[in-house]
Amino acid sequence: MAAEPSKIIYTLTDEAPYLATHSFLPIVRTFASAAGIDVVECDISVAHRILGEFPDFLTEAQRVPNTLAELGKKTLEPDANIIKLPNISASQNQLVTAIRELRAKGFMVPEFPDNPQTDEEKAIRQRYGRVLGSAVNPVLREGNSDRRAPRAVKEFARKHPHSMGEWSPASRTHVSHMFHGDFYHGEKSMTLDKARDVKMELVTRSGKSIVLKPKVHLLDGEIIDSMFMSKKALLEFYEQQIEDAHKTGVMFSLHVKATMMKVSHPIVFGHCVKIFYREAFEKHGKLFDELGVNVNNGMANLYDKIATLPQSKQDEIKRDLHACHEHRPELAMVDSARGITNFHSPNDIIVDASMPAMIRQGGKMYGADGRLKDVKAVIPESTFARIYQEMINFCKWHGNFDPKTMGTVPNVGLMAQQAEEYGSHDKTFEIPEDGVANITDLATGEVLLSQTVEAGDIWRMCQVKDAAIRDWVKLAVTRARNSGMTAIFWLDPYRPHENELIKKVHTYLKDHDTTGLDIQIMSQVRAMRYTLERVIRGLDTISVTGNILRDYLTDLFPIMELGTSAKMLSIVPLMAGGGMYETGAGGSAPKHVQQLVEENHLRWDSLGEFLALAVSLEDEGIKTGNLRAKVLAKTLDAATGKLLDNNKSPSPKTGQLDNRGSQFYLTMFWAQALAEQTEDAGLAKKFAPLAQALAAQEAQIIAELNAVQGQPADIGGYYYPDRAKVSAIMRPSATFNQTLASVAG
Ligand SMILES: NC(=O)C1=CN([C@@H]2O[C@H](COP(=O)(O)OP(=O)(O)OC[C@H]3O[C@@H](n4cnc5c(N)ncnc54)[C@H](OP(=O)(O)O)[C@@H]3O)[C@@H](O)[C@H]2O)C=CC1
Ligand SMILES: O=C(O)CCC(=O)C(=O)O
Ligand SMILES: [Mg+2]
Repeated sequence: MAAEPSKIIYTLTDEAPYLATHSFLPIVRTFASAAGIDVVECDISVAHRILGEFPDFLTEAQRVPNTLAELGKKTLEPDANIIKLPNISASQNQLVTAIRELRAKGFMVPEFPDNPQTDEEKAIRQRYGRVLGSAVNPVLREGNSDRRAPRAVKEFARKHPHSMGEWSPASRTHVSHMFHGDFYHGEKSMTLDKARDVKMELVTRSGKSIVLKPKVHLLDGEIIDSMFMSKKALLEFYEQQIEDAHKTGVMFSLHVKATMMKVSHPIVFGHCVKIFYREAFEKHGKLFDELGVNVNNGMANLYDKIATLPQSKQDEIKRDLHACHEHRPELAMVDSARGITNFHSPNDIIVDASMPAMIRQGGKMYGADGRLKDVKAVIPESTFARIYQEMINFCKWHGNFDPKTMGTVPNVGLMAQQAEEYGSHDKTFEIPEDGVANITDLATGEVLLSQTVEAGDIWRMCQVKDAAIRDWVKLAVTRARNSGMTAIFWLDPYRPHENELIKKVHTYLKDHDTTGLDIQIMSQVRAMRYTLERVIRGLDTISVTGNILRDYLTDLFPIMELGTSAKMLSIVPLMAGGGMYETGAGGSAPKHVQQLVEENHLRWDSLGEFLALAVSLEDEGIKTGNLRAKVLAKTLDAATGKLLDNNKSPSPKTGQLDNRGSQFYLTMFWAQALAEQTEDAGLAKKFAPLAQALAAQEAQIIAELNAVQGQPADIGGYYYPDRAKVSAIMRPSATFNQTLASVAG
């Protein structure tokens, strides 16, 4: 019998995972209720967050609570058990489109003020800032990150290897990054000797003080950094790289993380676009300013803004833009069929996913003619770009990785409490005037860190809390112990921030029994090389990294090993004692929605959800003594293993098994595993009829699920789809629905 009533919070997010949830939640509830577990929805989609931010613009009936803030509070409670699906970190373009959709549906939230002038517009802009970019994950990630490929998933990839593009030693593909003037080269860092309140202040050349951030509260033992990217150096760098690519005839691509680094990277992106189209911007700059064109949001913004001009003017601008291509290199495309380039919108080229996809394809990206070509991958910040070059060097020499034999690289990532760069948005500024940028103690006036900066430079302060570091070291030791794997801390002693971290790692490792463990510290490039030497020999190595490399490596290695990061187990042991279970390490796969809408086929793989749910149930069982939850967890794992063994994952091709069919098989295998287990006779009895019925109806259900494919599907919106329509689309088999419902009673 279920011991206590328990609750699992299941997030509703965006795009493909949102769609998949409509079919999966009824299944989850059917099983969880047998263990007395309530599965509670929590909507944190972009649309819902916009509505939650602007109750004052909505009618009483339209208002929704600020669910993200509530969920954030929940992560600080020891009984939190949250299943977190990937959500859109909206670029400005996406946010504006979502607002348009909501307004068209009668939710009169304010228009996005592009260029706020009045106090009212500035206040609205600031409120929208809370929805923009990576606004969910930093709020919920109150713990460090444990991401790994479960054994069954790794075994499956070994047995059924995904395709890998060929690497040639003659490949011209390479990474270009800055060698001076970027965040890496001017970084300063310190560990706080006591708790302090500080301000971020620019003292201009003329002696004027501009307070950019009036107060940041810092804790004792916290590490803070001050770093800046020089605009001059960045522009020179772009000019050289564009010229180099043109001269040497290699395709040009830019990779940033403008969604997560939502203040700095749109600026870094925009400068590249302006340099690339320099002559057109020189000629039409004044007009662009008048129109409010802001290519920090990509060329999509420019095309949107000029659409209001007379046709002849639009044609002239387009001609001038095209003329630039004559002396510029070919641009990598994100969608060559639709003519969408790398510069279209910064959310199309999110570095953690875009670089591995390129490396997996033998170091190639698509050109305008739809053909795969070698590429210059421009990643301005050198801090982490170098790891990709190291992997590229390795592939050129050793050839592509072999998923059949390669070792695995799980990650333990320092992520808690908005650690490092990913928590720096509210402390990142585009410098208005030349001067000195200081982090100053408010009580004593002592300048803790100081940088000489120029107008246009991007200056930021990063923080990482001592308790988060301590917890991260503990997690690393635990994972090394439980897995028996070598663990490498990827820390660069030449980088001031990481030098401070290294000291703490040495200190906190002493808190643990590390006898018999192989734990080492290496700079990133060496760590990459060392790990890859092991990978090709089939050896496994845990990467223990800061927040950015956590993000990069948990797409990079899974995409090589498994073909996708969607199949990762992604656990966030919350520091307050609860658990958050992320589903896979990838995003919300916008291309998948496009295919569903055009052809009613959803190729999204819910394996990440299956894996997360199993650990969530297990955790519930352990923490509350709910034995049935444990049985559900064990049988779900068995069902997931069987799903892989029987090759019942979704196919990318319309007409074949898709997400819905894969979820059907999971349900059948789970019910069968429950019927067969002997630990809990009540559960076996309850699920035996479901197991039998689904097996008997298999052919009919699959036929019903496949019959709908091939035609367009109307889900009634993109950011705010119609839930009834989505449910109908995602649950098209009446037979399956009825049989499932028969157990619920
Ligand atoms: N945890 C989070 O909340 C995260 C959110 N994001 C957000 O997700 C959005 C998209 O990001 P993007 O960089 O395009 O990366 P994605 O990981 O969403 O997509 C890249 C590709 O990975 C494959 N993929 C990802 N998940 C699955 C899955 N479950 N099943 C099958 N294939 C999958 C798809 O390849 P194919 O099309 O070839 O099948 C997809 O096109 C952005 O808005 C981003 O901000 C990104 C990362 C994490
Ligand atoms: O929050 C985001 O924008 C992306 C998160 C992400 O890519 C990750 O955690 O792997
Ligand atoms: Mg990522």
